[in-house]
Amino acid sequence: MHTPLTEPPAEAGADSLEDQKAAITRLGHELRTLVETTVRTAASPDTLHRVADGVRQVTAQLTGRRRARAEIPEVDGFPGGPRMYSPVVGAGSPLAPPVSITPTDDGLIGHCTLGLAHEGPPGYGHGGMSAMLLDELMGQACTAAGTPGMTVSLQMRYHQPIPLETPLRILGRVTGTDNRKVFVTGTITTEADPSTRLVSADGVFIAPDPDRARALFPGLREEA
Ligand SMILES: CCCCCCCCCCCCCCCC(=O)SCCNC(=O)CCNC(=O)[C@H](O)C(C)(C)COP(=O)(O)OP(=O)(O)OC[C@H]1O[C@@H](n2cnc3c(N)ncnc32)[C@H](O)[C@@H]1OP(=O)(O)O
Repeated sequence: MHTPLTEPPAEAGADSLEDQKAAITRLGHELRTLVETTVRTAASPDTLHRVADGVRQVTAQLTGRRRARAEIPEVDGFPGGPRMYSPVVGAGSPLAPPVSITPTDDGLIGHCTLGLAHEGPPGYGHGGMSAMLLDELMGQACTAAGTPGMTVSLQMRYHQPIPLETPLRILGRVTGTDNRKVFVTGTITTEADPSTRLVSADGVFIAPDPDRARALFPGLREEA
C-alpha cells in the first residue's frame, strides 16, 4: 500500500514538519531526475508510452487534501522563509534547478546548475530562465534587506549565453530605496569565472502597503 505523499500529518509538530520537508525534498529530487531524463531520452515510442502509463499511475497516488490557490504551505514561511515549491529555489519543485542561496556582505548569492530541461538555444540556458533566476535573487535580496517587495520592473541584459551543466553564480543586491520602491541589481556568471558577466539586470521592486498585502496574500500569517 502506498502512503499519500502530499497529505499533511494530522498534527504537524516541528519533527513532523521536518519529516514532511524531507519527503518533499526527496520527491522533488526524483521528479527533477525524471524531467531531465525525459528531455534527454531517445527511447522508442513504445517505451515512452509505457513510461507515460507508469507516470499516470504514480500521479494517481498523490491523494489527500490539495492546497488551495492562495494557501501558504505549512512547510513554508512567507515572506522570508523557505518556499518548498518555488520554481526557482523549491527543493520540492521539479521546475526548480533548484537554487541554493547564501547571504553575502551586501546582498545574496545563489548557486545552481541548469540542465537540458532549462535549454533555450541548443546547449545554453533559456533567456526566460535567466530572468527567473535574477528576479528571485533580486526579490529575495529585498526581503533580506528588510524591505520585501514585488517586481514592477526588470531590465535584462544578455551579454553572453549561459552554458548548461555548468555551475552558476547569481548575485542580487539592493542599491537604494525610495519610500516603498527598492532598487536592485543582479548578475549571473559561472562559478569558474565570476568576473565575466553573462547576464545582468536592474530592477525596481515595490513593497505593497499593508492593506494591499493582505488583499493580495489572504494566506499571510499575522506575524508577517
Ligand atoms: C508582507 C508583504 C509581502 C510583500 C511581498 C513579498 C513578495 C516576495 C516574493 C518572493 C518571491 C520572489 C519572486 C520574485 C518576485 C516576483 O516575481 S513578484 C511577481 C511579479 N510582480 C507582480 O506581480 C507585481 C504586480 N504589480 C502589483 O501588484 C502592484 O504594482 C504593486 C507591486 C502591489 C504595487 O502597487 P501599488 O502599491 O498600488 O503601487 P503604486 O502606488 O502604483 O506605485 C508605488 C510607487 O512605485 C512606482 N512604480 C510603479 N510601477 C513602477 C515601475 N514599473 N517602475 C518604476 N516605478 C514604478 C510608482 O510610480 C509609485 O511611485 P511614487 O509615486 O510613490 O513615487
